[in-house]
Amino acid sequence: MKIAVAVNPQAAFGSSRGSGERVLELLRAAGHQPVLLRETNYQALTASVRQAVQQGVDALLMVGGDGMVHLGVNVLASEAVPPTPMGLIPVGTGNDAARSLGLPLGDIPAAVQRFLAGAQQPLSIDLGKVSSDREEEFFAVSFSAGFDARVNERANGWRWPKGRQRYNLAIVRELATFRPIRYRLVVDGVAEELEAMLIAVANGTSLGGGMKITPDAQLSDGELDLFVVAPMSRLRLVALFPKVFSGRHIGEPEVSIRRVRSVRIEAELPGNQSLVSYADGERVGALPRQIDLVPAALTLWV
Ligand SMILES: Nc1ncnc2c1ncn2[C@@H]1O[C@H](COP(=O)(O)OP(=O)(O)OP(=O)(O)O)[C@@H](O)[C@H]1O
Repeated sequence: MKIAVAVNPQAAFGSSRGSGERVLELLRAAGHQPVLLRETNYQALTASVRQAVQQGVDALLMVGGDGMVHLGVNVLASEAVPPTPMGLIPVGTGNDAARSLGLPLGDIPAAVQRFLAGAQQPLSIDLGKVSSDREEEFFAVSFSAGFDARVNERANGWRWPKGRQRYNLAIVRELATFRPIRYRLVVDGVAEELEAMLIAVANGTSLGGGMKITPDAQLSDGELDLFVVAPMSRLRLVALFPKVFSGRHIGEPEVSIRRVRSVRIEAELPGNQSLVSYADGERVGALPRQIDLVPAALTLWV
């Protein structure tokens, strides 16, 4: 098979350099024809992935984290390219797409095996579509706007520390000043207003590297999970937070999850401030945004 292999040398803060070559070796050893796609930045890589898919490949294999999944999804969800299955070798920091799919982390040969076996049993997954007045994009795992998006925003502005520690520190910093946010939602056509710490629309099970916000979500169930955390004290948030890694936050009175197909999210902040949103860990931009389910939008080899 002819396989386009898109590599992010900066995934996991550069610690996964060399993963691309390893994947190519393993694919060649299995008798396939991999084509390496590697560029100096995300935009250039997007263009080169689009071109490769337009010219025709049997599959697109992303080597990186959730940002790379996001790139692949946004190229493949376009009607301008031929339908092409996608695979994933998870070598990122958070790897929430891989976690949602139960892919092996930190084991490149096992992940390549899963990809090749997936060709025999393709999996069709839903995507979320995020739209504003001016643009639209797709997500595979999650969209969020609230506490966690603010944490991402902080962490992305720092050069140090690297890895998981950067996010942990950003959580502590954000916690010091964070106030509940007033949101206006339209959920499956019904308007509501509420205060919350965080709102996420999830297709997968986790965000932020294994925080299992919606542990029962499935990528292919024809639904999105609307996750809302109601206002609470800092102390209570600190007590509740560790539970999200095991999914034990479910059932706590401040946590609600609803199965939905469309949500419009708008936030009211003091002054002229706007609330930034993130999709698959990548910055999307300020609210308001409309999120719609796109059922069975992508085929995966996983
Ligand atoms: N040469 C490059 N090719 C692709 N992406 C790049 C490149 N250099 C920097 N990046 C940045 O890497 C980010 C995506 O990284 P990726 O998701 O693959 O790894 P990660 O961030 O370590 O993992 P995760 O998203 O799972 O936490 C994008 O925000 C992108 O801008």
